[in-house]
Amino acid sequence: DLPENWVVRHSRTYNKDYYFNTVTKESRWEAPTAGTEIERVRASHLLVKSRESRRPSSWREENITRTKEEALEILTEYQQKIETGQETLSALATNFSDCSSAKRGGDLGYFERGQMQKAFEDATFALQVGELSKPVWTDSGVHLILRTA
Ligand SMILES: N=C(N)NCCC[C@H](NC(=O)[C@@H]1CCC/C1=C\[C@H](COP(=O)(O)O)NC(=O)[C@@H](N)Cc1ccccc1)C(N)=O
Repeated sequence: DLPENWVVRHSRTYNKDYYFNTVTKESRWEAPTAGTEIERVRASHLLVKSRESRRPSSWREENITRTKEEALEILTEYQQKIETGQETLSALATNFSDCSSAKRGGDLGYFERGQMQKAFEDATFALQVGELSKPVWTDSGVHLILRTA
C-alpha cells in the first residue's frame, strides 16, 4: 500500500489515477513506494539576505541594502568560522540570521519535499546528517544549511 500521507486521486482530465501527498501537496503519476527515499529531514540554517531578496527585511534589519556579493562574503566568513570549529551554526544563526528561525538557533524543524524552495530542499536532502552545506542561493537570500536529522 502507499506510504504515509499519500492517497490515490483520479484525474478526470487524463482519465487516470494519480498519487497525491496530503502534507506536501505533491502529486505524481507514478505510485510512491515506501522506503525508497528519505521522507523528511530536519535542518537548521543561517540566512543572509540582500537587496535582491524577495523580502529584503528581517527582524535584524528593517531595510536590507547589502548587495548579493556582500551577503556572500559575510556568509563565507560564517562558513569558515563553523568549519574551523570557532563558532557553531546555532550561535551565529541566533545573532545574525535574517530568518525568524534565528530565535530557535536556526532550527527549521522537520520538513518533507515540496515545502521549501527547491534549491534549499535539494541541498538539504543531499546532506548527510551532521553535514554543513556550501552557500545555497534561494529567492530569500544565501543560506548555510546544517542537516540535523
Ligand atoms: N517550516 C516551514 N514549512 N515553513 C514555511 C517555509 C516556507 C519556505 N521557505 C523557504 O524555502 C526558505 C528556506 C528556509 C526558510 C525560508 C524562508 C524564510 C525567510 O525568508 P523570506 O520568507 O523572508 O524570504 N523563512 C521561513 O519561511 C520561515 N517560516 C522558516 C521557519 C521559521 C521559524 C520556524 C520554522 C520555520 C518557502 N517555500 O518559501
